[in-house]
Amino acid sequence: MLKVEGLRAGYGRLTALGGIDLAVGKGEIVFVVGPNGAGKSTLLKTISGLQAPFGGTITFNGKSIVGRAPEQLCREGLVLVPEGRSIFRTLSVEENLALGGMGRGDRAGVQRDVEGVLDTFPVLRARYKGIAGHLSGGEQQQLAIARAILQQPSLIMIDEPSLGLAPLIIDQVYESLRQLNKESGLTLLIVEQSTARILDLATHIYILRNGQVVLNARVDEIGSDEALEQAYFGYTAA
Ligand SMILES: Nc1ncnc2c1ncn2[C@@H]1O[C@H](COP(=O)(O)OP(=O)(O)OP(=O)(O)O)[C@@H](O)[C@H]1O
Repeated sequence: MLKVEGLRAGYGRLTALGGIDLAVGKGEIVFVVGPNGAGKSTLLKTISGLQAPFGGTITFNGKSIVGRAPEQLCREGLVLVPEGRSIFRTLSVEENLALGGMGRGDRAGVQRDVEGVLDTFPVLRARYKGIAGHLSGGEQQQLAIARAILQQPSLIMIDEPSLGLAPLIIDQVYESLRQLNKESGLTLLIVEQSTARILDLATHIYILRNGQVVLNARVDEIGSDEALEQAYFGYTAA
């Protein structure tokens, strides 16, 4: 579905991605994990058209998408939930969700999908008329994902969904993502700093370090949290 080959990107003279190969198949849940500054956000920003690459190719459903505007990619089903959640804090949950469905002609379809995301994220139903800025961090993260779902993505990219959340809340967010994948066949590309809790959800994991892929493996090839941690920190067991 999504294929990235030899992707190089950065800022001025700084190379943040030094030639990345990555593939996401339909229905997969792919995680890209790596420490601060590894290039994870740059990767998502470049794929989603927010930033021009230095070189390499990006294809989505077989077509090159380099140079496409983010809103165009969004219409084609490739949607980014950026780091920091980017919800409209002064608007209500209802209004934030309505903005997610804006641009779609089918009002009945939007209403049906709003009901769908409220089923997936019950906490948003409880806070539907409330101001988004008053939600907790976990609730805001769920709202950001719900709003993205209303844009009818076939592939959704999420930058650090667990950032700043308590472990129990991370479990809830991950469970919702699992449900969306299972029930709607939504394909997911998720970026995280930590490897904690991802083995249960992921189908494929990439580890990024200093702008390079240092591990590219299916979850069944990795096996355990310990093996994943060893690969992440770059050492092998004695
Ligand atoms: N706007 C920018 N201008 C200049 N350099 C940047 C900019 N954004 C990121 N960088 C640099 O690019 C490199 C990769 O950053 P990036 O944000 O992609 O990493 P990351 O893995 O997402 O880290 P984090 O988890 O901190 O977001 C780092 O060296 C960072 O300092």
